[in-house]
Amino acid sequence: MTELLAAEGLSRRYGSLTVVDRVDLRIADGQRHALIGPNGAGKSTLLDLIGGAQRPDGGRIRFAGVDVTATGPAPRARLGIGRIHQRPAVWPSLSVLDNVAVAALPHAGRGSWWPGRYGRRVRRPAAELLDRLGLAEHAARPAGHLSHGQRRQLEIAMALAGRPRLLLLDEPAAGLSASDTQRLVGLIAELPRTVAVLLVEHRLDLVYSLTDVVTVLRDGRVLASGPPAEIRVAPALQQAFGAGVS
Ligand SMILES: Nc1ncnc2c1ncn2[C@@H]1O[C@H](COP(=O)(O)OP(=O)(O)OP(=O)(O)O)[C@@H](O)[C@H]1O
Repeated sequence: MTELLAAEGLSRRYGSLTVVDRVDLRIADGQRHALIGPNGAGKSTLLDLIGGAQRPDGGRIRFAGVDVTATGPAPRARLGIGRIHQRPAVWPSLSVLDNVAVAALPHAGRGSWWPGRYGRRVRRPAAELLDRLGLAEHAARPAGHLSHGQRRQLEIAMALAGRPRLLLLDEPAAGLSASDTQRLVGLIAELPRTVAVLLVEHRLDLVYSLTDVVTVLRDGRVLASGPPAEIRVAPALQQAFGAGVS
């Protein structure tokens, strides 16, 4: 598989505390990759470094053949890095459809920059995405009226509207009911392989069922990386989480 993301020697410090410590991470095109580790292991910080919300103190990041180490989130989004946050970030007063349409605007071309004026170019794919994510019946509602689970789905629709090649998912199942979690798992499983996924998730059952590669972090360091079947029996797992975890 072609390499999509290559992070080499990434480090991030807060004062004297090193929270990401010389991490190497490679993600191939279309790969489903999970980052697991105990609280404070540095998972969210690593996602921030890859998405561009934070800059590393050391190391470099190449995405789709471009060195993005010194760029911010917007250029990285244009190159194809999309992000889902721990708390769903939507525009509460805009309709559900408009939220997705606005997210699609950068790809809509000239003359379609304002929601009131956008045409089929933006509306149709936005409506198709809502349909795919099971939100079509809510298209006209203000996004602020959606449940937490529906906002999560909407945020994924918005991220997909940006045509990502890599989707960063930070604890997407947090706070979801069992049925919303099941729907989310189905959504992630059905994402086309044109989209790679980097998933931070505490629920190891979800991680094992959704991903091809699992990387274990503790104290900002990579303890192990490999297919789920290997990782679930690796000593590194117990080292990271303590005895009894599998
Ligand atoms: N802005 C900050 N200033 C100082 N320390 C921070 C800051 N953000 C995070 N940290 C510290 O960095 C470490 C790693 O945090 P991070 O949120 O990346 O871990 P995590 O693995 O995502 O944890 P969790 O599973 O609890 O979300 C923690 O010790 C945290 O307290």
